[in-house]
Amino acid sequence: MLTFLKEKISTLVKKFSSKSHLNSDEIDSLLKQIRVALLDADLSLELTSIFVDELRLKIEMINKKGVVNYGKAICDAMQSQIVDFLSNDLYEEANSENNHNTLKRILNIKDGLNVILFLGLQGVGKTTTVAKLAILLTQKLGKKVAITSLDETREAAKEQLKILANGSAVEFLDCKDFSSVVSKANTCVELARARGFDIIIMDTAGRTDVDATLMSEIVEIHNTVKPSETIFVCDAMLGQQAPVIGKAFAAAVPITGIILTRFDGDAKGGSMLSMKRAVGVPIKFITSGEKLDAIEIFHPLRIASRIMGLGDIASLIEKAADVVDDISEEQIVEKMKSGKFTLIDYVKYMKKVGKMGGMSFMIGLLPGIPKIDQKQQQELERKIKNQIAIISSMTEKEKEKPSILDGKRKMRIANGSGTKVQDVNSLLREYEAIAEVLKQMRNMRLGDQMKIMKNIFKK
Ligand SMILES: Nc1nc2c(ncn2[C@@H]2O[C@H](COP(=O)(O)OP(=O)(O)OP(=O)(O)O)[C@@H](O)[C@H]2O)c(=O)[nH]1
Repeated sequence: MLTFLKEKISTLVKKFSSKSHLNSDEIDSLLKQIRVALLDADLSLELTSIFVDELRLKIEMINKKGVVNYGKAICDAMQSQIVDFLSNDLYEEANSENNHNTLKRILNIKDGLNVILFLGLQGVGKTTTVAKLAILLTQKLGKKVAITSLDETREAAKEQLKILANGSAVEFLDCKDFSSVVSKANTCVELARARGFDIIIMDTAGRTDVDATLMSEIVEIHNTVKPSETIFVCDAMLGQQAPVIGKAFAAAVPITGIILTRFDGDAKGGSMLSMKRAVGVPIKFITSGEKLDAIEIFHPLRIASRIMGLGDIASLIEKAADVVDDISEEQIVEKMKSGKFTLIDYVKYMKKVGKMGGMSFMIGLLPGIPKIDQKQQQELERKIKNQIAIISSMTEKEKEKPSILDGKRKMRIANGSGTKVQDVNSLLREYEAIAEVLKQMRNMRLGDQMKIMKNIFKK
């Protein structure tokens, strides 16, 4: 989803940040081009003007203060303006703590029963997202989570939730109360409390449009269950409609957060940029696919980095930790940072790449990598398959200590994997380059890690 914005914004900022100073005509020209890019990305005229005016103030401040590295200051101003549009205080620490604490904090999880109410229009991915979030909370926080449906108009919605919960640690609560939706909501909460659940996520009926019946039902449910979190689920593909619908829901009930779905689609980014300013609450999660693990915390700084073409190493490391199931998140981050990321870890990581949404998704997280076409992606995937075959043909000792690989061993490995000695050498070169970077990244701040990765992938 970020491709459109990334292509426009990163090119523009790169062009202007190479200057040693911008005079007022050049500032006007930069801002004019940013305005066009934002409007093209489906940001409303009003929000585009606010964005550009605030950015102008930031750039004028840089000119007034005078800075040593002017280009970097312009780049930082743009990044900070994007973050300002996406973020609030909630996220200030989100880049420096682990997902466990961030999750608890952004969903305001307390002891006792936490009630999370989901709202949104029909077909935006609400029901699937209820299940995704519930599974995430059981896996990451170890909480006892129940889900339930308050959609009395569609029996299928209940069945859908039941099926989604099946096979996970999440329980579908079937609350037998047929008097009214509001009474049923209350019965569900009481049942969840009596059964000792930590969290109940309640799905409400979606409608094709914001109508009075929908709103009054939601207001009544909200007043009855008094949720600790009221989440508005919105489809990123709705473009300029997204903030309009969000505002309508926020006028009826106090929304506390937004989940943006279909982040994997080709929406241009305007919906994402608008939500915080239009609805008054931040995006807390994004979903990027139909699979139940396709949900992640929305990190404004990381997203801004991706738009600026700086990549998102932190998300990449977290993804790697998520998919390498026999190594914990802490262990893999430690291995990467200490440079002890061996060929064994590398192959485990590569074998799971498919789970991460494929190579193109991974590459989107990496800094300085231009978008690749389908042919290049297939070529890359073929290369990774070869690399996995090569590593699988090594002995455990060779995987632990690749420096012992002499010509004879390399020939044996090439024959065993159906590749050539050049392929073995090329894998070792790449592995050594990555291991070196990871060693250098030790104790570095995220921004510096990104710079290093950027240089490596430029080579
Ligand atoms: N590509 C993609 N598809 C998604 C995503 N989230 C949900 N979907 C799909 O969107 C379709 C609709 O999802 P639902 O969860 O049924 O939507 P809903 O808002 O609950 O719809 P109603 O129950 O009709 O109100 C399903 O096919 C989902 O698998 C996403 O992030 N990306």
